[in-house]
Amino acid sequence: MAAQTMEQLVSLCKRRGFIFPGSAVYGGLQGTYDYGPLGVELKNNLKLAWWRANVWEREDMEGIDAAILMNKLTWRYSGHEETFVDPMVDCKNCKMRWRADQISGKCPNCASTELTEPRPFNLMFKTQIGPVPDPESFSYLRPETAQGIFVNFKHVLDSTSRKLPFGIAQIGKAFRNEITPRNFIFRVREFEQMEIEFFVRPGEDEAWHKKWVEDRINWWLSVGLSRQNLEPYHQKPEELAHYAKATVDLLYRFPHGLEELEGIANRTDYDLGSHSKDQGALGLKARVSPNSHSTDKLTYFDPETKQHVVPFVIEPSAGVDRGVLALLSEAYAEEQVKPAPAERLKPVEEALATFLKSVSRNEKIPAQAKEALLAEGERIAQAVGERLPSIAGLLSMPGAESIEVAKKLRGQVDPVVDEFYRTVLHFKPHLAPIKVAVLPLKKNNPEIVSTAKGIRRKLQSTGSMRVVYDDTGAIGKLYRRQDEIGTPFCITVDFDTLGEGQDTALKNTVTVRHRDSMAQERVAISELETYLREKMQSGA
Ligand SMILES: Nc1ncnc2c1ncn2[C@@H]1O[C@H](COP(=O)(O)OP(=O)(O)OP(=O)(O)O)[C@@H](O)[C@H]1O
Repeated sequence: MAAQTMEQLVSLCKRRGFIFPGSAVYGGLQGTYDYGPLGVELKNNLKLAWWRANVWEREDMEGIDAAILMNKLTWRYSGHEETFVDPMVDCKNCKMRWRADQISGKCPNCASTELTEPRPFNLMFKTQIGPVPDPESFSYLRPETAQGIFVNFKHVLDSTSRKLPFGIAQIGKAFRNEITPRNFIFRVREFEQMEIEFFVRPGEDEAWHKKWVEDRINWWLSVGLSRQNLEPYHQKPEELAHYAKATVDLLYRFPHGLEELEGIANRTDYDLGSHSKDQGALGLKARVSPNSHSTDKLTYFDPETKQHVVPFVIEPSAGVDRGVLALLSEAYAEEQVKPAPAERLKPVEEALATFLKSVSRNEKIPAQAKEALLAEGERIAQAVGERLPSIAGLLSMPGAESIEVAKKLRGQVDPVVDEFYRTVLHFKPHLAPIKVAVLPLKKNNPEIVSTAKGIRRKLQSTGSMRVVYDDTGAIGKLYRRQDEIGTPFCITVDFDTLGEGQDTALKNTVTVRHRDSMAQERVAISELETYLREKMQSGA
């Protein structure tokens, strides 16, 4: 099961500390989000998995980390100053601005069809460089990481003696002044990319492009996305960017629809050619603007043919934030631990109906928020038995806090959820923000507590996983909480561990509980590290 609605994810992310709206205490800043304690771990794990697979485990790749600020000439010759634009329209009625290619002739805010003609809007953020307000002293925040790789092509080649084919990988921030940021972290103004520029001999580009599409699909599967939610889309000739010979978009079935997660383009010799001097002598296949500023030829000397060539580029370019959203969505499940009897569900159904009635009558909730609340409420009401845990998300949506009966609904829901349901994130263990939670059965027993803390310290000292200690609730509640944040293993220290239980043979053993199956096993403390490492490697 995956997330059905974005609200489920937004609510969980805020509630448990994955992702928060940016600058919230000042009313927010549209198109920005902050990663919280668990979000930063998840994001780092995703980036590390990508770096491992694409840099460490390959023999044909190097990594770099280039500056975000670049000489503004980079953006002239890359083509971004001229062509990195989206078509923008204004609604003449409510004055909202939209991307013309994302709406169907009608303002999504007020439904007016009175729109201006589309006009180009450049998505780059301009910024002043240096203390003197001279009109020429500006540059842009990079809208992609790729250009930092192209301008370093010669540096990497000369410092590593690489032979074609080889690639350069980079992970870093990118900024786009999106006209309509939306869908949580799917379209934002500040985000991260994981990009590879893979340099090949002209003529070998098509085979490498095909190979990269397969590799990238396989990698997304290896981090847990399912094949039925991932669709390669071959761009039609009229859809291709001006520099691209072919592009395959990997689309993912996000809660809001099937949309781009990664693009894999065959960019020909456009990029290296564009940033080179003496372009006329290079035999370029791509059409580039004349470059009168570059100080170097970005070519490769082929030792076999004894000729200088401009390599073709295959570019797999993925969004980190869209990756995080896909992982969350794929991993999310609301599960019934045991069936809730009808007499326990009935009061919840009634409280939900009262809540929705109260929402629809409330005039203070803005129209859009009200519509979203009612839609989500109706979805839950259609099958309360299955969707009960979603009510927590419903109650944290904008507008819900102003409804008085919300408290009553929460009071009805919480005990039923605690007893019969769980929300769980089925992350692959290597992506889970926390790998192991060590829990004391009794937090007021000093020996149990010190044993549990000792186990945490020992496991943490291996340096290979994040391990936490948690004693802030009863054991059942602690298991649910760890399920909800995707912790694959919980370790419980109890009286048997101390040798004070009925079976003294269990001394120095602990209970290991598995998130997905909820199965429990008894494992010797001395074997925990090996046991967990093996389970983690096998993805269990
Ligand atoms: N505004 C954004 N917010 C989050 N991620 C983004 C954004 N723009 C691009 N990305 C990510 O960077 C990747 C490569 O960028 P690219 O320029 O190919 O995107 P794009 O085709 O402009 O995306 P879209 O058509 O959705 O605007 C995308 O596949 C996406 O994962």
